[in-house]
Amino acid sequence: MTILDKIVANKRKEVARAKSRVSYTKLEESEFFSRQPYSFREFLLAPDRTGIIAEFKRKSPSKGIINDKVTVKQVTTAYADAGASALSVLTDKLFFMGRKIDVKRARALNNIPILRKDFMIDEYQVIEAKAIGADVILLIAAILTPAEIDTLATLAKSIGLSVLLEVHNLEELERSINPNLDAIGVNNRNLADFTVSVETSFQLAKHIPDDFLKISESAISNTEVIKELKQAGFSGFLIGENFMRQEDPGAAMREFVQGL
Ligand SMILES: O=P(O)(O)OC[C@@H](O)[C@@H](O)c1c[nH]c2ccccc12
Repeated sequence: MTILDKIVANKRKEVARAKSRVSYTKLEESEFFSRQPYSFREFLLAPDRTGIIAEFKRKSPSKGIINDKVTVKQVTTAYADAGASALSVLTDKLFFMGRKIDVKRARALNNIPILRKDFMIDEYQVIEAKAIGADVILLIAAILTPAEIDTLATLAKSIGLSVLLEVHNLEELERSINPNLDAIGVNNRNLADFTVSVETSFQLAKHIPDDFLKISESAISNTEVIKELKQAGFSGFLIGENFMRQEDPGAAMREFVQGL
C-alpha cells in the first residue's frame, strides 16, 4: 500500500464523518458560500503578479514537520504582499497537519485566489471547499477515474470554482483531460514514492493543450528554474517547502522574488 493509498483510505472515512456532522444545507448557508470566487486564470496571468502559488504547509508525509510555529495570518498575508498570484492551503489533517479553518482564516485576510489543497474524492468536498472560502480545487489524476474527474470538475464549475488537475505522467494526462478543467499541474513529486524531478514538467509541457494554464508543482527552489519553466509555457509555480521551512516564510518569498 503506497502512502497515496493510505491517504485516500483515510479520506473516505473523514468525508463520511464530515457528511454526518455537517449537512449540505448547512454548508450552503455558510458565510462564504455565496461569494463570487476569484478567477485563478486572471490572477495567474496578471502582469503585476509573480505566477507563484505560495503554499501554507505545516507537515508532509515526505518531510515530516516542516514548520508548525507560524500562523496562517502571518504567512499568507506576507505571501500575498510579496506578489503571490494565489495561495495554496492544505486542509488534510492527518498527513499534512492542515485544517479547514486555515482556509477560512486565509480567506478573511486575503484578496487573491485560494486553492484548497486536499485529496478530493467526493462531491461533498467540492461544496465544502466553496463554503470555507476557497476559489480553486485540486483534482489528482492518480486517484480519480476520468468519470470522477468529470463529475467533480462539472460541479466545481457550476458553483464558480476553478479546477486544477494534477498529473504526474503522460498516461494520466491523456486519460484525464476534460473541458471543465482550467489548469493542468504537473507534479514534480511522485506521490507514490516521493522522488522529485523538475524534468517531469519540461517533458509533459508540450503535451498539454494550450487552452489550459500550465502549472509546475513541487521541488521548485530557485528562480532560474522558474525562468526556464516560463520559457516552456508554464504560468504557475506551486512552491511550499522552499518557503515554509524558513522561520519567516513570507520574508523568504519576498527575497526569492527579487531574483525573478
Ligand atoms: O513543498 P513543495 O515541494 O514546494 O511542493 C508544493 C506542492 O506542490 C505539494 O505540496 C503538493 C503537490 N501536490 C500535492 C497534493 C497533495 C498534497 C501536497 C501536494
